[in-house]
Amino acid sequence: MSFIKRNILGLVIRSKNELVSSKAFKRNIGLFPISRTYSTEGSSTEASTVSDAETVTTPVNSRIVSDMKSLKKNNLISADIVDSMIKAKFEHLTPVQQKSIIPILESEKGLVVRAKTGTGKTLAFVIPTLDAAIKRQGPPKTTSLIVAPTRDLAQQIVMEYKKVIQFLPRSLAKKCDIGIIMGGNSTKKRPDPRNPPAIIVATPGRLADQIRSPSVSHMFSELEYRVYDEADRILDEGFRDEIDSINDRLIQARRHNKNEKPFKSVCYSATIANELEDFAVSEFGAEYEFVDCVDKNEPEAHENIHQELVYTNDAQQSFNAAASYIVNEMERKNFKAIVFLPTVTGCDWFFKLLRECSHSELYDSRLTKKFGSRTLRLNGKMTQVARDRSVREFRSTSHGVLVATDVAARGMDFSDVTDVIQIAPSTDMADYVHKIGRTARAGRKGKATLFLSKLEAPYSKKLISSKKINFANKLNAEEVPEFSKDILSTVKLPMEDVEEFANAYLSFRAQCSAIYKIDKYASIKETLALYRTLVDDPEAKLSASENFLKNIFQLSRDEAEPFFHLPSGYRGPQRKSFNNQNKSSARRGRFDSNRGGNYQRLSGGYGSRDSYKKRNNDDEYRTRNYDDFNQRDSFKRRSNNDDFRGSNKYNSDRKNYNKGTRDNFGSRRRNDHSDEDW
Ligand SMILES: Nc1ncnc2c1ncn2[C@@H]1O[C@H](COP(=O)(O)OP(=O)(O)OP(=O)(O)O)[C@@H](O)[C@H]1O
Repeated sequence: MSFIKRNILGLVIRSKNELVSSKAFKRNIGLFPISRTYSTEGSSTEASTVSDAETVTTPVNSRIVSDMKSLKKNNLISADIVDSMIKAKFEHLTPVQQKSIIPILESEKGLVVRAKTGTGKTLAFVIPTLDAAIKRQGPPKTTSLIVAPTRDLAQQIVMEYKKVIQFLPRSLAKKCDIGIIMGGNSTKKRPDPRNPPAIIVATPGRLADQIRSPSVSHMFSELEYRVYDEADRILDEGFRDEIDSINDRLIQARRHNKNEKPFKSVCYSATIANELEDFAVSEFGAEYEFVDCVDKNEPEAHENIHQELVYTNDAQQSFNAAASYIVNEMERKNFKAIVFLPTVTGCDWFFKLLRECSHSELYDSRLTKKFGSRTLRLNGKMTQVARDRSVREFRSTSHGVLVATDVAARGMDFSDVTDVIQIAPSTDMADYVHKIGRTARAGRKGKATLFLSKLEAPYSKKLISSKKINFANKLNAEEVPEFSKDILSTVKLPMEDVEEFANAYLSFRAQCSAIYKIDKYASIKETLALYRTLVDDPEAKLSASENFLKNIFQLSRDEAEPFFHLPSGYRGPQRKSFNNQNKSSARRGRFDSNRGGNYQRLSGGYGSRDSYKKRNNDDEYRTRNYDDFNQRDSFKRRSNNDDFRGSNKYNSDRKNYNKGTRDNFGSRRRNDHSDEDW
């Protein structure tokens, strides 16, 4: 990956030695193996401790701390913090904590840290930022700003801080006040600029909004740490404008206070994308440090996850097989699973389907019936209160299913999740790694199952080639009895749920077709077959707006007729023949001249980019929401609601859509994007 090559001036620590054998793991008490090779007292010759000596230009041993107590011994971190960590049962440091805490404390440059999911990246920044809060002299000021992509993750980070703060002496705990800036939070809960909290955890959209106020930006005039958690998500195109405006305000605030000391910037993620590299170079300069806890030859996905791929004949069989699998697994007492679905309405529909299953006479075991009440959902369209309730309940159960959209893909830490189930591709391949990372956390093992229709096979091929994903098993749904219950035909949901889901799913498939070069007509056919089963009508047709048919699928009247109820007077795009491949340049021309129209398309044909952005200002996490491609009215209705705005990942969709569509048209073939982006 170019990222690694371009950072040879920075600190590159590879992880071979950190991946302690299972024998060594057993020797260590506690959740995580402690690397004995790295020691602050050890020799300073790094060659034996680093797998790729060529890339190391900075001695590393002196910058690795072996355990919690040695943090205290060397007076690196306040003894009170270390004692509190131990009382909070964080008795040992995980490898990413061992490797990144000293660089964070000492580095003058920016720092990028990559470590696998569930390996303790949060505490790696909690420790030094708490230390800064405690050591600060003078009137209260915000010393650390943590930015996370979702509200749920922001709240979880606050909880992780509190786990440690609760054991601090009261006088010090007072200095570690934590504020939160995010959508869905009442005004009362916002930090008071007259008495700024030492640490602020924020989501980008709401922070960008609030920091425009001089009183809010003034809180950051003595900032010491700016941390981006899930940095590659935060720095992708979807959040870029917000992040740029936050950066400007932070820098202005410091200047205003004539504060010459720059704040430190730390970026954490389990996956690294090009945007992160560009950002790091532009913000920190070419010599920023890269603490890499993933060997360059190994996949970013955690090795404790047993990954399976299930191929189905079509979308209908994917949903059926997944539901059937879940219903069977419900019999297992400790089964705790997260099921990821594309689109908010998809999440709602599948959630209701599973709940109905547990009431159905087909499944009469006591465990299965009980499971109905433990089937939860999490998506960006729910109210904050409902979201919090789902997170709380899923956290406390040892047996249950959480049906979620991408909003739960990153950072969320639920203990003892045994299974992650994904139906259909993710539009961003890095999300696959994060989603499966909701299991096998903190040294545990877990299983991830991906259900794909054969048509979606290009996605799994990309995962294997670009993300080095290693599926332990590739199964054919038809050959596995566990996947064979015909749930979609048995359990029926109200028409409106099905309609909404089918519309959104169609939009999602359109996007996947563009990104992974999946045949879009076959894709429509699959969606139609699914829809017909759900509504129990072999003649049923899908509904779509003219804009959708014409601009997204580019269907002529004849092509659209078998699948859709056509809008009256629909004539299709103006071209001679859709199938004439030689006309690609003509199509490209039309696409280019029509570029502004993409924004309209993706927002459901509703308004220009600017007005869309304005409406979308409150975004805390624009989860991919394909639900509104062709529903102007419902968009209007829901855009008045904070939670809906908070659920749209509009810019990223736009980017993916544009990239994919350009690719379909044969132009701009991924020149400026590595495979990682796909
Ligand atoms: N030193 C430690 N000792 C014991 N448990 C720890 C330690 N550090 C972290 N943990 C626990 O490990 C779990 C995973 O940590 P965390 O959520 O920080 O992972 P992460 O690397 O940020 O994962 P992701 O990439 O998914 O965001 C949490 O429950 C956390 O409390």
